[in-house]
Amino acid sequence: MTQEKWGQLRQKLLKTVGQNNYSTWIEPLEFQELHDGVAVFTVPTNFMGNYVSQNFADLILYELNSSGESVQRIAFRVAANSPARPATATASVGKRPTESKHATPTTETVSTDTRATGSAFDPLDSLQAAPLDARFTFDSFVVGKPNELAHAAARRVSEGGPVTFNPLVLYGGVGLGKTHLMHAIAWELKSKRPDLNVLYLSAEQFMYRFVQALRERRMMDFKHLFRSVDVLMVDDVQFIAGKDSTQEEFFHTFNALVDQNKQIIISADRAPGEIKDLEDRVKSRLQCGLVVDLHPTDYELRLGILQNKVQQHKATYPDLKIADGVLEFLAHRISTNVRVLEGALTRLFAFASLVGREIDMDLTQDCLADVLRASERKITVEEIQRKVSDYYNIRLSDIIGPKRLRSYARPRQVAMYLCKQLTSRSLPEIGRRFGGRDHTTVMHGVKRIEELKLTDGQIAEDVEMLRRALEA
Ligand SMILES: Nc1ncnc2c1ncn2[C@@H]1O[C@H](COP(=O)(O)OP(=O)(O)OP(=O)(O)O)[C@@H](O)[C@H]1O
Repeated sequence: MTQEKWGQLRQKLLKTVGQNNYSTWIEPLEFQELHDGVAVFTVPTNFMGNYVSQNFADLILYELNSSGESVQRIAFRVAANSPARPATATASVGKRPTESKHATPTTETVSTDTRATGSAFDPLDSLQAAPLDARFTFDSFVVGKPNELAHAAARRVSEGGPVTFNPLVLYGGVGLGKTHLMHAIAWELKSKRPDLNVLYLSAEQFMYRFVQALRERRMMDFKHLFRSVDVLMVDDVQFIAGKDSTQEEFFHTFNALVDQNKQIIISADRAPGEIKDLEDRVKSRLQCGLVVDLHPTDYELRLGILQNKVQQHKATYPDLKIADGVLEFLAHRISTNVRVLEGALTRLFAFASLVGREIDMDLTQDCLADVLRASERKITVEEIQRKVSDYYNIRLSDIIGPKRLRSYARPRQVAMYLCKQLTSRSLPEIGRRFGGRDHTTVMHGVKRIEELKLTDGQIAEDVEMLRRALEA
């Protein structure tokens, strides 16, 4: 393979893995040679070799073969001018994180130092778990009303006792802590039940391994390996929707493990029944156990998370000073997701340390102007009406118009309820925008939906889905 061809393949990889992953993990790979079916790349550090083997090796292999090269394996060597010794990379989940005072993000990988020439890391030789993030433990997970059930279920499963609900499905919107909880379960199980073979991986990694096994005609190995785990954790299962063969294999793996009474833990960005293009049989299997929702954060939870992060940061930087009201302001203003909230805080810490100042309101407004502007987006009554009519597949004019048929009246009430919840409009104002209705009609509609949310699961689900879509 020529360097030019590798250059083209990298562009393909960029599209699949996204800019961030590309710049961090793919761009620094230097193609060295392709010899006897082994493609050799040099990497700046051993850590990087480990990480790329675990997370992207299957994908790279797939792209190489799809482009007409015949590659069985990929090997990573640390570049000769690097301070590290040459090594091929292999990786597995490490030990439980020791309490580090440094809040540096780390993923634990263990590298073997097999001096390298042609020997390569082969993801099918053993069960390679994705690395666990040392920060994602139960200790660092802040519990509030929106996530208390998910947290309790995760805690129960992490005890490693008899399997009571199988699978446990954690679902919720972006950045609400699903991955955090999955890693926390894995860490806890590893410490409490080291005898158990715990495998955590993303649905994407499951697919790449499956594709690789197919290509190498090693399906028996694949099946054997996946069926030998005691606890299988698959993150972001929605990824396999629409990928028929992967779903089928996932389905069989799932059944085999459940038959053996092995625990399965799944996460998804929405309820299993709502995942488009996921086969019905997979949906119904996922719904067999305990399905719990991580709700969008509320003000108290956001504040708790911020306070927790500040406390952690202060352990390393005791001089950090934050003026009263800053955390409250952030918790109030940044309600999109926890990742954005954390990012804002990290930026503040960095900025404050660079300029050597206390973090006060002025500094916060200066430093986070773009984040604050982005989260300023206000939801309008019109937007709600449009989303609701799309969702229920009715015309916008029927939401606003006079028709009293149940098929229009209920969506209309849902829309009124959402307007009350998500905008600052008063009841008379909302009434006016719903075809000049009286404020008592709006009040009745809002009350009716509040009642139905408690008794009718479908309505509760509809409202939740709509709210998420509007807040996204
Ligand atoms: N309750 C919480 N307490 C502490 N940190 C939290 C909490 N919820 C989320 N976080 C933090 O927010 C960030 C995003 O969380 P995580 O990656 O688990 O989200 P996710 O639900 O898996 O999102 P995605 O669907 O995008 O994968 C992480 O850094 C995580 O530690």
